[in-house]
Amino acid sequence: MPTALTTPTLFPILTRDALLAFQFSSWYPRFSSLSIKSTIIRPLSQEFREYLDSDGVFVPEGAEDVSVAFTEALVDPQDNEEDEGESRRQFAFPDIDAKIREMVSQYGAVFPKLNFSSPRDAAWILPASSPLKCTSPADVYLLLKSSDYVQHDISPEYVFDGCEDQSSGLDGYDLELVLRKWYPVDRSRELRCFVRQEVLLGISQRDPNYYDFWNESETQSKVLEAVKTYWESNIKGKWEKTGGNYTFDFLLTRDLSKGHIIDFNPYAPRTDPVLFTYEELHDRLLAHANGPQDPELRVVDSPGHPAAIRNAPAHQHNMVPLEAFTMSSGRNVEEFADLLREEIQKTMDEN
Ligand SMILES: Nc1ncnc2c1ncn2[C@@H]1O[C@H](COP(=O)(O)OP(=O)(O)OP(=O)(O)O)[C@@H](O)[C@H]1O
Repeated sequence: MPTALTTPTLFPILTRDALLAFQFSSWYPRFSSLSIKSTIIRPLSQEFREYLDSDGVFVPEGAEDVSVAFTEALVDPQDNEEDEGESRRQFAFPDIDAKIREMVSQYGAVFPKLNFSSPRDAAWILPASSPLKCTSPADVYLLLKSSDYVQHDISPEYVFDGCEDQSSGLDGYDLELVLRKWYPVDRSRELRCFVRQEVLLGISQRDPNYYDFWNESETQSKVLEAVKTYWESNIKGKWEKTGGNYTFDFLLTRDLSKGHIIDFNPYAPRTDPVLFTYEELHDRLLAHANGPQDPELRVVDSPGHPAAIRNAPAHQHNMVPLEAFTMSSGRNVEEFADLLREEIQKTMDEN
């Protein structure tokens, strides 16, 4: 008997299995030739999880060879012991240190992330010219420890948030550390693309800043065509586990004719719809039912676009590190971050 056609809901149902399909280790083997070279360390031990979960920003023993950019921001373990009046639990991960060193020597530098998230909220720790570029185990550990986003990947409340069945805690979930080859990514060429029921609905500029080139109609048609063609030949039909519901992040080549996959994320509220709202994407899906439509490309179309304005403080934030490091001497990361926030606030007040 044919099933009755029902109007799709705003979001597809997210099962635990569907969510796990977006872990790096689940999708990368299938798409590795289309994405950035990466190595996965998995499963990480319970001790590593406890290290990430522990208070304070510090590196495990044996991983102290910190790159210059971090030196000033490091917590002195002695200071902290005195402050807290008790000794901190010691951790050591020699095998992980060795793997990080091996990948740094193979790739030149690494970009770290866990199953789903990168520590991009901690990018301010490193010079803005090379965000999240790690050249030592200590760089990797300090970024992971300084990031709230990474904490989401170890939190039982967050990992399966929004899934149909949240009763089984973190069962069936193994923590992983991903080391990707670091590239000087040009953020202006990054896109986030939204696919629902295997229909490419929308393509959004990912960086919220205004760029002239995005507002040329020739560029827009070229990019629309390039993304559609790429998606149809390389991605479409390969997400059956999620019912064809997903988003993909795409980095265009310099000539805007092709690109590389950066990441996949669930088509779910936890994934930032960037310049769309999920309601707008849903309307496009409903319209598609009346006849195929081309995806819509959205870009920041003026310097006064709300996305560009919203981004301004964060952007200023990203520009401070080098001067800020000179004033960080003798402070731990939290004190340093507080100081930095005060400086940013002052700059914003002055402007
Ligand atoms: N290998 C890399 N080298 C340098 N920069 C990178 C690399 N991979 C990603 N980036 C930059 O970091 C940003 C975040 O990367 P990614 O999407 O993997 O992290 P995420 O935490 O999953 O982000 P989101 O939650 O928005 O999906 C990218 O938009 C890109 O600018």
